[in-house]
Amino acid sequence: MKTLIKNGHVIDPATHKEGAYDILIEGDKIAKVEKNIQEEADKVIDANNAWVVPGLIDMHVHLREPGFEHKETIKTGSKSGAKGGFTTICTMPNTNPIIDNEYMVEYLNLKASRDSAINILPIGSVTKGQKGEELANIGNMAKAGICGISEDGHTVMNAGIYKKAMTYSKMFDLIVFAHCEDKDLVGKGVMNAGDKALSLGLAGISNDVEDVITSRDIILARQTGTKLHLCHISTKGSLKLLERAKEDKIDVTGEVCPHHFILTDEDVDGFDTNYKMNPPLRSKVDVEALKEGLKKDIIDIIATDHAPHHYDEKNTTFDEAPFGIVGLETAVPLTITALVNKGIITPKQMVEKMSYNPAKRLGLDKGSLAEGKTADITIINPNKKHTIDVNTFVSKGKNSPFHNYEVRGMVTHTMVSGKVVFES
Ligand SMILES: NC(=O)N[C@@H](CC(=O)O)C(=O)O
Ligand SMILES: [Zn+2]
Repeated sequence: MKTLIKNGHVIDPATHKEGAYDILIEGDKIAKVEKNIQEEADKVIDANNAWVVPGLIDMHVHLREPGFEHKETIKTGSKSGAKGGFTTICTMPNTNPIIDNEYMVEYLNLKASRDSAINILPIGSVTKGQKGEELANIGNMAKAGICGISEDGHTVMNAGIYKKAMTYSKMFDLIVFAHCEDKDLVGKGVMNAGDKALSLGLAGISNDVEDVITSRDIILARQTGTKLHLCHISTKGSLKLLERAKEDKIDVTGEVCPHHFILTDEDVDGFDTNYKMNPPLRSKVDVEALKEGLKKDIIDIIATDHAPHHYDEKNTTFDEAPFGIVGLETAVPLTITALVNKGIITPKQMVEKMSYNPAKRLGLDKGSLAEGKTADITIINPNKKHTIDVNTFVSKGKNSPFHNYEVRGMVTHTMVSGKVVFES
């Protein structure tokens, strides 16, 4: 099987190619990247006016299977990923049961091989049942193929246990995905602490809730030498800590989610629980700092923290609703609209943060359009104007604050191992 992608604008940070190239795919591999390829192919894709980029990689996704299939399954979540342009996603272990042993990892891998057209890399939990008390079977999970460990949704408050987990993670060359939230400081907070929370009569989550644990985790990463990845950074303080850690040559990377670089706590509508997520939407000062961090490449990665919840669960008071919003199908248009089109990052930086850097961080032979590489490719029409409509999502989750948002940029094709898995 030969597929030819014609007339596209290739953006490939790995090979420093940026410009008009055709790509020939033979079987599951990229065979040629050249100007004006004149070769017969079984399928020709016209990528005129579109970006052709290495398949996008999302390092932070919740798929909810097993245990919460009414929110999302591997099937619906992976379809949502494909529609959003993602060819690889890392999935968080806060399912039921929790992914805390090798048998659960094997179950996920088997289910993914049956139900998913995109690559799924499971993340194991740090402690058994994410209870923060006893270490999970990290070594056995590593052998079963996890890409890292995370207590996402919680923080392991016992620094002794966490340090031990980091030591193991270093031994097995895993990444520690850190959800930084001090359990004692957060109290009953449901949105950013500030004037808006006061006016809505809602309990606040202050920046120190995040910054205290970010700083602890960086100190422990320096001690243990583990690869630390800071999930969903939302504060200026965490950004500064990340910058300083990089200057100190500590092995740390950081991700930011689109909602955290677009919305502020001023946007929170107290009657709309789609504005409730963890970490919360922060102040304008924080959002400006995050944008600056993205521009200066202090922040390496854009991830979605796709966290689907059922309508009935979200359809309650702001206090009672679960934290989380979906993101797989909106990440590309939101990033183009809010960052690229505003001149904050270049298209190349976008590809770095959504493909090349995640691949590098995960140690994957992906994130590149070099000849001979596996043909994981995303095609994006950056100019396509549209209005986000949650009813068009293939994800089971419709919980997004971006419903009715005017955006530009649409994924037209997603290809995994040479096979088109999504086409608009
Ligand atoms: N991000 C969220 O708001 N929710 C996540 C868990 C988490 O990361 O806190 C979820 O699993 O729903
Ligand atoms: Zn989290």
